[in-house]
Amino acid sequence: MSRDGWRMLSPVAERHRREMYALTAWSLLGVLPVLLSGRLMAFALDHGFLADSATTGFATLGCYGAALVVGAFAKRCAMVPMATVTEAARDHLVRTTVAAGLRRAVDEGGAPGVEGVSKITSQVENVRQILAALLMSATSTGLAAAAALVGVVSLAPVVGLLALVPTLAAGAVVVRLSRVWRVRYATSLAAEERMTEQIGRTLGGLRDVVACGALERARNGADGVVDAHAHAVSSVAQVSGARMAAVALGARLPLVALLVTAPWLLARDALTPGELVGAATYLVSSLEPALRSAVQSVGNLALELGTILGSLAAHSRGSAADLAHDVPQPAPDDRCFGLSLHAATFRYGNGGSPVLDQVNLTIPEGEHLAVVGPSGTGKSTLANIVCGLEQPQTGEARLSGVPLSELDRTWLRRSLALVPQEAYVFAGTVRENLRYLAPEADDTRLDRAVAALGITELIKECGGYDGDLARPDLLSSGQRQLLALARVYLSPARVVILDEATCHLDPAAEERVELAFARRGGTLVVIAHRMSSAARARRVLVMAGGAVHTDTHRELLRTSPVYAELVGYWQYSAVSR
Ligand SMILES: Nc1ncnc2c1ncn2[C@@H]1O[C@H](COP(=O)(O)OP(=O)(O)OP(=O)(O)O)[C@@H](O)[C@H]1O
Repeated sequence: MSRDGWRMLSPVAERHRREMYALTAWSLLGVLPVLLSGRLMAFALDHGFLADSATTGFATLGCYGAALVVGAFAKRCAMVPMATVTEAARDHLVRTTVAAGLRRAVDEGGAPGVEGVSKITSQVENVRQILAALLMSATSTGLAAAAALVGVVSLAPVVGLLALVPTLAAGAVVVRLSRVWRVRYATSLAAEERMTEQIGRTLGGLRDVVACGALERARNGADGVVDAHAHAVSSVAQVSGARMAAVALGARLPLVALLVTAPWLLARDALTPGELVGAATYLVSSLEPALRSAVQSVGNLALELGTILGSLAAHSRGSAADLAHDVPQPAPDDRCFGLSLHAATFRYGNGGSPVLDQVNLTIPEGEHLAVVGPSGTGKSTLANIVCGLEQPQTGEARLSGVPLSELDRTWLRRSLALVPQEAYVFAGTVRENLRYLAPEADDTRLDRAVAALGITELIKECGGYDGDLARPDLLSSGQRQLLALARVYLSPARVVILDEATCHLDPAAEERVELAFARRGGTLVVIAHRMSSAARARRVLVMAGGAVHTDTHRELLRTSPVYAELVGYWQYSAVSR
């Protein structure tokens, strides 16, 4: 069993030591018939039936019958501690893994993930059943094999030697092959997961795949993972076959050796006929089945148990507490979602002049900031840097005081949304498109978002929430922008950056959208397409020549020639239109 698996179960074994001892004791008594079988058989023959004393023979067989009854009783008694241990293991695993899942849900601020929890509890249920079967068969087969070997050695040491050598050799080969098997089995599981994931993803996006004419590419991708899985499974089968061959040889060779040497041993009185039959009884009826069972059922059960426990251990390890340890998260009292740049310098390529030059900037939570500047001054670059899509060469961007590069990517993507100019609407229903970032949103929430953004008519035109957007390219650029904006409006993002995301909307629709986002709560940064966006914002950031200057619209008109010029040009062009 893997170290992770053992770590999951060891607290149970320690807490239930008494039951473990009781289980071992009853199991030892349970193999009493195996230990006695060959000896009693030898005695019944040598001193009973072959010595003209049928009474002694039958009496000895009677003793064997009594040993069978005792063994059966002991096996029944072993069930009680075994059940106690497995039930305790089940409770312990459920408590550990479900608590980890709930803790993670609480820390990540999401739902407890009922599906995940039920999947885990069903895995735990599997562990309970496998553990019960494993405890029973491991004790019975392991002890039975040992009892058979002890019996044969004590009955006829020379036969014991004949049995021991091939058995130990086969055991060593099986152990070696089992290691290879475990590695290949883990590889095949990983290949299976990759295959399921890839094919699931392809099927999920089938309409997009067809729409983009990417069927051939998708098929090639699927073929690759299926082939890899088939190869992995067949390599597991090869090792399984080799292992079974080793077991068969290890189990049969002692008997072959006994039969080959029997005439010679009998002739030299090294073995009596009764001892020959007794030794054969040990080898045929106990050792061989025990070895087969040890490899086939115990080996497979242990492997299965180890795999499931490894997955449960990974789940528990991935709890929020551990994540918080590995990936810096903002301290709870610092979760203000404030953005900041600290002496950030960024340039494209090596020799170019910097787009941002030693920029310091603070965008507190709840800010409504418009970013303006002449074309090509770096507004989109700034947006990419505060989102973590680009990293400054010197200095850094932070969210809630933590450098973006150190934050958990999933958490960052959920908390911060960048809406680009080119809106993406995928083939699917309107509801699927709107709920993409908020799968839990019900129709009431959708209604509220649609009303806030003023897109009720658009949704009706698309056939309502169930309307099928089979050809998103037939929507206008503005309609696509509105749907993409509604999707982000519904998302859990606390910081929204609109990078000219309303450039295809008319001024009235743009105003409605910006005001809706400003009222939505959280931080709003608008890379302004029109200067009217700046006039609406609480603060305006002017970019020019790699530097930034932030103030209110009114103050900037007075103090910033660049801003005054931009506004003047905009007013002039608006009048002349
Ligand atoms: N991927 C890139 N590789 C090289 N240079 C780039 C890249 N992206 C942008 N630039 C350059 O960086 C500068 C800033 O570009 P950016 O797109 O950030 O400006 P902008 O202010 O958003 O422009 P606009 O208002 O026209 O959208 C420009 O000179 C641009 O040519």
